[in-house]
Amino acid sequence: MSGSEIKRKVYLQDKPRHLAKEELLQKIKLVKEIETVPTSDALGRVTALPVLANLSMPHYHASAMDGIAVRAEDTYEAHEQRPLHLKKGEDFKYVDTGNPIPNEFNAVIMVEDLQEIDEWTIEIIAPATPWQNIRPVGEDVVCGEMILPQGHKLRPVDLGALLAGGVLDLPVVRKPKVAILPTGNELVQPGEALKPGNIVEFNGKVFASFIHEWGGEPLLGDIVGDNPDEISDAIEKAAHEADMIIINAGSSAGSKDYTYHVISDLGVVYTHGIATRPGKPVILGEVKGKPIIGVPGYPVSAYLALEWFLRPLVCSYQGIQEPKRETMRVRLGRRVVSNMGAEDFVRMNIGYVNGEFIANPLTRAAGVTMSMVRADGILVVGPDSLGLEQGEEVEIELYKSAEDIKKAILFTGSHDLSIDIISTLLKKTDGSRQINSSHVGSLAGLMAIKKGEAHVTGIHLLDPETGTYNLPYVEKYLAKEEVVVIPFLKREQGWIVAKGNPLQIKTIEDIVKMGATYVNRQRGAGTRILFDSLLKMSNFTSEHVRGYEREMFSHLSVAAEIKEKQNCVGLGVYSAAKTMNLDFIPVADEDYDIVMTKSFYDSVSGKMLLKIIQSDEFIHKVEQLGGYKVVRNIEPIF
Ligand SMILES: Nc1nc2c(c(=O)[nH]1)N[C@H]1C(S)=C(S)[C@@H](COP(=O)(O)OP(=O)(O)OC[C@H]3O[C@@H](n4cnc5c(N)ncnc54)[C@H](O)[C@@H]3O)O[C@H]1N2
Ligand code: MOO
Repeated sequence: MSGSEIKRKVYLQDKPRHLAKEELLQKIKLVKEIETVPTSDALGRVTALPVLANLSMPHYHASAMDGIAVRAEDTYEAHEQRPLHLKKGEDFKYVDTGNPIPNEFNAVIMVEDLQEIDEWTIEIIAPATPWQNIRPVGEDVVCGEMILPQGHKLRPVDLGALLAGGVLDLPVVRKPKVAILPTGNELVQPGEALKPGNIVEFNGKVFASFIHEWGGEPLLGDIVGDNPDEISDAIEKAAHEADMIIINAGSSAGSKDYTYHVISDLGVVYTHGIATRPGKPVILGEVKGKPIIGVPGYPVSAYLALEWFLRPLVCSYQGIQEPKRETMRVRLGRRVVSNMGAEDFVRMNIGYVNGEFIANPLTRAAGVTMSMVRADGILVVGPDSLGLEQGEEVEIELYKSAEDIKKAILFTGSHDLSIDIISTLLKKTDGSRQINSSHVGSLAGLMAIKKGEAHVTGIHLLDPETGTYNLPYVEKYLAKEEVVVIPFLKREQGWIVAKGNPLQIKTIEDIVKMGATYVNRQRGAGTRILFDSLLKMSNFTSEHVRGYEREMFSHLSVAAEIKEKQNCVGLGVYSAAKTMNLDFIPVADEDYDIVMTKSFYDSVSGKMLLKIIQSDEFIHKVEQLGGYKVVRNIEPIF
């Protein structure tokens, strides 16, 4: 079979996710194997049979305290008014915690309750009861008793009980082997030199790590080329070696998406396409009795699909329940739109602002891995919903602990490299606190404070009328809010251009005359407002500026775009130009200030943040970036 003979299948099913999963679990007959492993290596493994104790623990009557072993009957007369004397060797013997109790005795009196009269005599003033302070044989584990049932995932404490009960090795379920086949001509291994069009193969490592975490044994294979014969060979080999197979990418409708055809040639496809966004082009099938899951290439879709379909198989093989995540009820800070007929999985940020948990959607793009890194949880919007309104209460599955979420500082506003430095120093000061920053621009940052979605924002907004920065905007947009403005940085803005400034750009006139492509910022960004006011002062309008319509969301993404293309220019901070090894022509000095809610200003985190931005370490690190002057001895403006 060659690639050209393969027909393109351009329609996918819309099967409900739960039906697809139930069908898969029901069709596939997993053949479990058992192996014996040393108890000391068995952490995280699942018992394949009930495990019985080989020994009793303790296996002799043991003293539970330091003191003397006595016959309880000999002590009944002892009383405060009638102290009783006991003779060493005859009436008692000294014992320490854990010592065997000599046969003739049946109780232990603690050393604290004894009065030593001489080397041979002690006095007691209270009787002992039979078996007091003695750990009888089998107090912990009795020989022959079941220590653990079948299907139990072993924890550190379980290993202790097993070893105490004389179990040195035990039968566990063999870890299900999961073959991972990354496919795609464009893939290269991490670390290899990248040509345009190359994609670093990282999904495989993520899958392997998930499989490991769920108790399976990942077998991460080499990259398989986009060629049906190669894919077919790789799947056959995997079906021979592994219990389950994951094949990544090529699941959709592209000209090189062969996965569906190859699986249906080698075995059977149960599902191609589920009613979810993202994750739709999943393939579920069977080859030579082994389940095979074709997961979409986009990382977010892939990780979700793995959790929906592989994890149940791995758990079912081991005979354990699928773990469930904690959930939290939160209020939506923004509207979440959704498609009828499909479940939407929306990655969410959650913040604890002004005494309540507020959640906001992160990007919906399935190729943005950082959204999974940043997400605090995931919101599932059902197939019958057209979306959820701002302010609605919803339940979110958590990726992080509620405690961590509560302690996170939400920084929403204009991006500045100094925020990353604050982040690092904050972690160093208190490992439990962190900054969750989202770069939305200055105006959107002020709005986030107003809507109670953020604790802190960073802004640099020039008021063209007064020629001053920031305060006029705070007064206009946050007039009714209790906020504190912290004068923070003076920073240099300038033209970011290719090395050597090939178009010799110094002014807007040069940009227009040389026909350079301008890399713009999003509406509401301080840099955009600065550019627009420069534009107004020149005799040009936005129509004269090529590229004006396209928007970037940070200084660094502007610089990254210019790095790619010689004829581009953007406005941004010096440090971004320096990071990307580009040239920089200064245009203006601006004030980048911090605005925070009064309640955050008064909080422990707020005080910590203020201390950090006044520290010598912080000031030194920021000024080293170049183009910055940190304001010293801050006077907050209320
Ligand atoms: N005409 C249509 N086009 C697409 C559809 C559709 O229904 N009709 N579905 C879209 C959806 S939704 C998804 S998801 C993707 C799935 O694409 P494939 O599974 O065919 O994957 P590729 O196109 O080969 O790769 C897509 C993308 O994924 C990343 N990738 C792939 N492999 C890896 C890897 N091993 N490590 C890291 N990243 C990987 C990479 O960015 C690829 O560009 O199709 C849409 N198109
Ligand atoms: O599965 Mo695709 O992920 O909807 O982007």
